[in-house]
Amino acid sequence: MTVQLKNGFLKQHVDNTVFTNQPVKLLVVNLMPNKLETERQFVHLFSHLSMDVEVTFLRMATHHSKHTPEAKLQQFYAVLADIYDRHFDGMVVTGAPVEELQYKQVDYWNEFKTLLNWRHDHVRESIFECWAAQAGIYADFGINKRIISQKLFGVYRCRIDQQTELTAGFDQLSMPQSRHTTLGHINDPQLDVLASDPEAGPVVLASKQTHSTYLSGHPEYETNTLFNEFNRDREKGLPIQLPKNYFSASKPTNTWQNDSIRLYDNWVHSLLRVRV
Ligand SMILES: CC(=O)SCCNC(=O)CCNC(=O)[C@H](O)C(C)(C)COP(=O)(O)OP(=O)(O)OC[C@H]1O[C@@H](n2cnc3c(N)ncnc32)[C@H](O)[C@@H]1OP(=O)(O)O
Ligand SMILES: N[C@@H](CCO)C(=O)O
Repeated sequence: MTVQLKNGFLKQHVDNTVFTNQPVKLLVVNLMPNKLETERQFVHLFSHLSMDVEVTFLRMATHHSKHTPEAKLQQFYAVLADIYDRHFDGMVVTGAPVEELQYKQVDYWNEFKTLLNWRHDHVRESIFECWAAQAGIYADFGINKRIISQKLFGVYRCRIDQQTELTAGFDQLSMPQSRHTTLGHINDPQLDVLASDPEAGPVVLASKQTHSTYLSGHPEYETNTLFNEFNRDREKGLPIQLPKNYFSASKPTNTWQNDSIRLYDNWVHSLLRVRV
């Protein structure tokens, strides 16, 4: 369906057609350094959903980017102060390459916690991905992440642990993972593990109390994203192994896109139920 961008670097390239019916209003908090690529991935994913979507992109005001000129960020992105009095059907918070830092070392950590408090009165449902999922679980439940000896890197096909509105239609669920940290066993009655994998751990978690879903991976990743990250890390001399369950006939193969579309489609439909 249609994706209308209210801002973001991509807005200048995407025709903003008029909607046929009321769109789902999403706030996408882009923590990734490769902001344009990340925008493109989410817009591509949202364009496959069965609902019209209106997207507002947000950045962290307290983070000063090394790789993106501040003037461009100010021109194309909103900060929390700009949208503080607005309301959204959903909020998506992207991953960030900072999982090996302690939360207090992340320069926007206090602003991140402010955002989480703000969401309770301004957002119906939220999705947190990768680092943001671990950070959200830590802020919401006090459950900390732990560093793993080798980067969890590849496509993991998870079992469904709980059938809910979000996991409807899934027998298993594939999701790209790219992280140096993980969550251990979850034992909080307010936090449900909906899908998991023996190696990746909890992959889809949800809480009715926080109106939030926490995804340990990156459903939005394009076919070549993991391969690009592999080549980047190898060129930087970082310890990295080829992504698991990712190549077919020596080519990157996208086995997760349909699952990602179904997962996010289930989520946006749940926003409408909450809206009425
Ligand atoms: C097994 C163990 O005990 S861990 C041992 C090895 N691991 C570590 O030492 C962890 C600490 N280091 C790291 O994680 C990484 O070096 C980082 C993330 C700190 C820096 O990453 P680098 O690849 O050097 O690149 P760089 O410094 O340009 O940061 C890349 C992006 O990471 C994010 N980032 C980096 N540092 C921070 C920070 N302190 N706060 C918030 N975001 C940050 C930003 O998005 C940044 O890009 P941007 O400024 O354009 O938005
Ligand atoms: N893990 C990603 C960052 C966001 O998870 C990377 O290696 O760039």
